[in-house]
Parts: sequence; structure tokens; C-alpha cells
Amino acid sequence: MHSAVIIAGGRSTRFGDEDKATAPLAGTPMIRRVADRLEPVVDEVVVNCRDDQRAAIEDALSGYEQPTNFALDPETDQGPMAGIRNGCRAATGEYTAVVACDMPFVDPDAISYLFDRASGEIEPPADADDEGTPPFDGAVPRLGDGWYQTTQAVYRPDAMADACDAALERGDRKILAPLEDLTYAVVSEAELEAVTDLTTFENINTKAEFDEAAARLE
Ligand SMILES: Nc1nc2c(ncn2[C@@H]2O[C@H](COP(=O)(O)OP(=O)(O)OP(=O)(O)O)[C@@H](O)[C@H]2O)c(=O)[nH]1
Repeated sequence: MHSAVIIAGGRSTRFGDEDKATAPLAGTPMIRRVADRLEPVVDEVVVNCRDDQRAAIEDALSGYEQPTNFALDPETDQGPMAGIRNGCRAATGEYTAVVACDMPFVDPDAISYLFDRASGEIEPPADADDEGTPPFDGAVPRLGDGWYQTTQAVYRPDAMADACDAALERGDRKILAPLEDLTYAVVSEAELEAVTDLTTFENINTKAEFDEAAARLE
């Protein structure tokens, strides 16, 4: 069984006064779009956010079919990696997808591929740059520019939560820090391009990006 952790505990400062997680993108809250896209490939959803966001997010997800749990930040504003840790602690799947709430175009085929690369069900390509051998603790996309997409990736929830704890204990809040303690498939852009296109990684930070995305959907 697979889980999804949607991280939503940020302050959306570039977006403006509104919480981008629940901002309606062409009529549908962004977090609902993320949950709906993940629905075909996971068995449960964990939402990581602050307590003060919960009611609005519950409203955005009303009627959602999967079991949905909230992993509230006991301490807020500790950064996305702490949010991932809190969400992973609550996830019960063998693997969990971690996806940011501001990626409304996340492609279930991309997530499914990452699950299969992590478990080893899909063989690594001959030129794979993986850290370790399958089955891995995770599968992390690495785009052409070398950027690791840690907020649209797959992890073993316990291993990832432990690795986040270890990084936070050594005072390292960087989003890449937990990878030091994990084995993971490094999934290249070329690999992903066979199953999806890069809009899966599009993330919305500003109102201008939001309006541009809405215009494409309408
Ligand atoms: N739990 C938790 N999640 C966070 C935190 N900071 C960011 N996130 C989440 O991490 C993801 C990526 O972060 P950003 O795109 O920078 O979002 P943000 O921090 O809300 O936005 P800005 O304030 O504009 O940087 C989003 O899904 C956020 O909700 C945090 O301190 N705690």
C-alpha cells in the first residue's frame, strides 16, 4: 500500500495574504487538485499543515474518497523538511509520495513510476546515477539542471522521518539534508520524459503564476 503526504504548512509569503493551499485555481482549491491527481495511485492521504489551516483544508477536501489524516506541525515554521518529517511519521504505506500543495499538475503516472523505481519493480536504466541498489529508501527526480525535486518524490516514510530527525538534530534544515542517510533512486529527466512531461513539477509561488495557470485551465 502507498501513501501520499501533501505538505502545506508554509506561509505563502510570495503569494500574498491568501493561503495558496486553499486558493481556488480555476475554481478548485490547489490542495484539492493535488489530492485528486494522487488519488489513482495511493491508498491514503496525509496532509501536513498548521492547526490554523486545518478547517479550510478540510473544507477544500470535503467528499474526497481516500482516507485522509492530518499531521499538524507541533512547532510551526520549521521549514518544509520538518513538514515532510511530520507527514511521514503519520503515513502508514510501505512508500509514500511527498508532494507540495502548490503542485496542482502533479502527474499520477510520474508518482507511480517513482514508486516502482523505489521498490525496484522497474529496473534502473543502465546509466542510472542511483545512490545504492534496489529496493531503495526512496526515489527522487533530478532534473536537467541538477535540481533534486525532493517535494515531488517517494520515500519509505519511517526511513525518511528518521533521516529528517537526524538532519534537524544536527541543525541542518536544508531540504536535501535527509538524503545523506538514505539509499535512493535518482530518476533523471530523460527517464521521466518517457512517462510524463515536466509540468508535473510546476509549482505556484506567486499570484501571477497562479493567474497564468488558471488561464490555461479555463
Ligand atoms: N510544514 C511546513 N511546510 C512548509 C513550511 N515552509 C514551506 N512549507 C511547504 O513546503 C512547500 C514548498 O514551500 P514554498 O513553495 O516555499 O511555500 P511557502 O513557504 O508557503 O511559500 P513562500 O512563503 O512564498 O516561500 C509548500 O508546500 C509549503 O506549504 C514550514 O515551515 N512547515
